[in-house]
Amino acid sequence: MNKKSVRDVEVNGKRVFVRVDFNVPMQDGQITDDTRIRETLPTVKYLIENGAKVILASHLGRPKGQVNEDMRLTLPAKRLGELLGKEVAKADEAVGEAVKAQVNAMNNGDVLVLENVRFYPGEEKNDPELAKQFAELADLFVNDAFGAAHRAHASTEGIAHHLPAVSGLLMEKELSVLSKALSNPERPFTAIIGGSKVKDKIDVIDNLLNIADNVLIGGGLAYTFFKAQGHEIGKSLLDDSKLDVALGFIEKAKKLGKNFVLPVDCIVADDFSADANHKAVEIDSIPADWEGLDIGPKTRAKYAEIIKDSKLVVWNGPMGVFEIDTFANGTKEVAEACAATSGYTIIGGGDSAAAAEKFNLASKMDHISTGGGASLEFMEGKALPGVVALNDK
Ligand SMILES: Nc1ncnc2c1ncn2[C@@H]1O[C@H](COP(=O)(O)OP(=O)(O)OP(=O)(O)O)[C@@H](O)[C@H]1O
Ligand SMILES: O=C(O)[C@H](O)COP(=O)(O)O
Repeated sequence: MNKKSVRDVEVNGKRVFVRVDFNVPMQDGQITDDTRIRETLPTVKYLIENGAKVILASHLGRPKGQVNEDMRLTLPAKRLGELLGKEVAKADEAVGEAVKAQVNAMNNGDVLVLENVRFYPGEEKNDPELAKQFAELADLFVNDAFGAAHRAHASTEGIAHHLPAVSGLLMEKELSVLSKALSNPERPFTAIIGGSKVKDKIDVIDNLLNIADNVLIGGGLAYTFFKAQGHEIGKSLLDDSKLDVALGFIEKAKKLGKNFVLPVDCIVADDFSADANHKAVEIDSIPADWEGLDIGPKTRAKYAEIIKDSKLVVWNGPMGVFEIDTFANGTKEVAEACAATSGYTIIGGGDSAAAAEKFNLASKMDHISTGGGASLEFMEGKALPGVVALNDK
């Protein structure tokens, strides 16, 4: 990488603003997967050991510029303290006089976690004023938030224009693994795309069709394709604005001779709950008042076969609502196939990583990326603003 890293600069005695991605999945007030926090430990420990004052900033969820009590960084900060075995202070805000006072009171090696940067409307607008306020807290900016590197926000991009700006160790590792795998991919190269954020993901399929041999679709995304093909999808997830795009991908795959694979069956339920009535149906038989919440058994077997024959597998987004056991089998079987293949496996996305953990298969994957959207945009060949803004070597 041609960007400076935290190892290239002096950190001793410096106030270091470290942007991390502590956007961890939570359920019932508990962190369900702390991978993203654990993965920042090398950078945080490096800074502590080298005498920096470590100021951590992150977003959590999408609070839309307002304070949201469920999206405070209190729990991630607490978890970080447990993992470090050290006291970690938590600020109630991310900028302002109270935070400045807290920073001024820090000793070398101390760690302070700021409040959710997305509680401020200026964060996502990349407001230079907010970026300046962040910068005033520190002498150096370290970006270790690979998961948010595709966002040009005040704490990921704007701040880099006001301070010396370098990458953290996680950022460095992610960029190195992904570029090595994708610059000259081993083939067959299979991309598996699932999850629920249709808008965020449907577009990246376009480029995956250019670079991968097989593109397998699952999760909530699939139903927009079924609808575009004229099928009844009942109450399943749908992005109405992407129907033409979806049809376009099917055409494009044909033209390029790529294997673009949609589920052939799915698990439908009469309610979004663990005790809902549910059954496996072919995709042309989804009842009008039911919803599709997982890929079906025929699809699972088909996907597992393709994955096992692949030399490189990149997977982003669960195949179904894996948080509920009844709808977890599709994600589980895809995870098992990824674990069993001799090909190189890269998992991207907070929820896909959480799924690999849940099924105790994380250690069998070659690389679990902390970036969902970020790893997808990287695969699209897009420049990541949070990386571009860092100082060159
Ligand atoms: N058929 C479906 N209907 C509704 N929700 C679904 C369906 N399939 C999967 N999901 C949900 O999708 C969510 C994950 O989607 P998401 O797009 O956020 O993936 P991700 O891997 O976390 O990627 P990222 O890191 O980009 O957020 C899970 O909470 C899962 O329950
Ligand atoms: O979960 C992610 O992919 C990152 O934390 C970025 O979150 P965002 O999609 O809300 O910007």
